[in-house]
Amino acid sequence: MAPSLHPLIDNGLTKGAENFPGGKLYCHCADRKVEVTLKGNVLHNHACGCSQCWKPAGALFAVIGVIPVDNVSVTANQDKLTVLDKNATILRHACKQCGVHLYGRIEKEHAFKGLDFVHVELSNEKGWQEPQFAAFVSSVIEQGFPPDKMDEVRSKFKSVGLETYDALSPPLMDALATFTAKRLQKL
Ligand SMILES: N[C@@H](CCC(=O)N[C@@H](CSCO)C(=O)NCC(=O)O)C(=O)O
Ligand SMILES: [Zn+2]
Ligand SMILES: [Zn+2]
Repeated sequence: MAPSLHPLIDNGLTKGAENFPGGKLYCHCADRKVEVTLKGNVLHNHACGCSQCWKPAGALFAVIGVIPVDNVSVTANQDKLTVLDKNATILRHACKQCGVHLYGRIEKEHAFKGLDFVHVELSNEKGWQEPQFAAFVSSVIEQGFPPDKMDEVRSKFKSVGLETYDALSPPLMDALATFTAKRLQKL
């Protein structure tokens, strides 16, 4: 049986809604849930196989999108949040009790500074942008996934219409490279 990639992907994608107003994300605690309110939809939503993004139990991939920081606010139980790795590029603010990542923020100079990384599956609302591609696919091997089963993983993504990459998508890689070129004054 093919491994579960992610609940939002395994049975095919559900297309997002036009002019979606946003909604609330909740951690997995039974009580005193951390609540984050998002204004509007996410962009560049994607499956991510990297070792740092939060994945639901049993899933091989995370699903993570970006949203302008000004559209993100913690609206309940902020005291339960902690930054997991203060040295990471993306500072992942996670619930100390259940471990769910509520938002990831970039504070250093970076092409994606100003965008927060969020997991829309933490919301009860329907209409979030569906995943657009799969990123860091080969990274699941670093976490112990058998390399000889990677064809199955990539075929499964293709079967739901998602392109697979071993870094980010071409537009996002171009944005990172443009940022570097500007820093080096080559552009
Ligand atoms: N093989 C590594 C790759 C990690 C990686 O570069 N992850 C990306 C994508 S995270 C969401 O798209 C990244 O930008 N990481 C910076 C950070 O996480 O702070 C691995 O698996 O760890
Ligand atoms: Zn929690
Ligand atoms: Zn990731």
